[in-house]
Amino acid sequence: MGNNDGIQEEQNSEGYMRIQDIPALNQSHCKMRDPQLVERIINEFVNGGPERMQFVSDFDYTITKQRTEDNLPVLSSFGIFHECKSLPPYFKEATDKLFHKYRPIEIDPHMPVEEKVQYMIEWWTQSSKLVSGFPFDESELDHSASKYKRALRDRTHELFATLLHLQIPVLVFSAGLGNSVVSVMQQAGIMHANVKVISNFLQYREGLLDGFQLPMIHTFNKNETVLVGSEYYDLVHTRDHIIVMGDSIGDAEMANGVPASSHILKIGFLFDHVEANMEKYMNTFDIVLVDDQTMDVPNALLALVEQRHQLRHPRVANGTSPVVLANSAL
Ligand SMILES: C[n+]1cn([C@@H]2O[C@H](COP(=O)(O)OP(=O)(O)O)[C@@H](O)[C@H]2O)c2nc(N)[nH]c(=O)c21
Ligand SMILES: [Mg+2]
Repeated sequence: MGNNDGIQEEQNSEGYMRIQDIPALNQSHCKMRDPQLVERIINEFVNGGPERMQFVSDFDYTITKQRTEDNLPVLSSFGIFHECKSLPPYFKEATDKLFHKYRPIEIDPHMPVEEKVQYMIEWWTQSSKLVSGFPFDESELDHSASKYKRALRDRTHELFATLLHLQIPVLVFSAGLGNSVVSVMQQAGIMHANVKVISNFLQYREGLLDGFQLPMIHTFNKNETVLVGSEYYDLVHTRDHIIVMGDSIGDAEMANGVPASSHILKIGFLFDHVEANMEKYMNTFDIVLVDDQTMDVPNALLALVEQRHQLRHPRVANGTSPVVLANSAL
């Protein structure tokens, strides 16, 4: 009987997954425009296995929380840098001035994106110039970042551990400051070997800051087109099952540049002005999570992929998976 039971269990689990059988997707704050489409994509991901998957996530307010239990503010990656005490006195005022000029353009609902791009290049270029000509000790940034590792969404460690275990490449995209992103992730213990951060990193010349390294990552080129020709692109371009996570409408575009035949599941975290934004988020993301400060939904989806994977590739005696994927390019 024991053996037959096992076969029965395997046949059931090889069957079609229903949304109603996935508790995380049945929570009242979990909204879907087209649940049947989500169901189909999940089944494709589960059947395709981890070898076909890649994970793409925004950093600020996606990996970090939008709201913490103690209501302490969560700084953005630029904000973490701006907290550093050794920045010159003119710095804060000058960056604030740029923010007040360009931020309204970035979020202007009427201006076409092509027009905005020029302004964004101007903004990031001027910001890069301000980050030039003075010494900077990155341990100061680490100190500032250490306060924000507590601000990761609940169960972020589990998410990154599963992604590592399944050898799914993870791309963390940020149009902010990469040094802050990496510092927070390292200090939180989630900067694993399968994680790549694409962002703006500080550059130095003769011991002084010299702006951001190229290519510049701004709001409207924050997508996989910037990867073309890179080692990371070679690693992921055949991985056509993609989970994308973000908190801003533009984050849904992060997988632009992947082959058109790819299947993409977009998860959006909505917190600010829920009612006013709901329609736009529902039209943009496949799953909208309203004031959800956890990684429970992506964890639930990966658990399904992992379960099926384990049935197909039972662990060998020493507990390691027999499937080894090369990820040295990460
Ligand atoms: C050049 N620049 C851009 N930003 C903002 O930083 C954001 C970083 O972009 P993101 O990483 O896509 O952002 P998100 O996760 O916070 O949505 C952009 O959307 C800009 O509004 C900036 N913010 C600050 N504080 N200082 C800057 O110099 C600066
Ligand atoms: Mg964000």
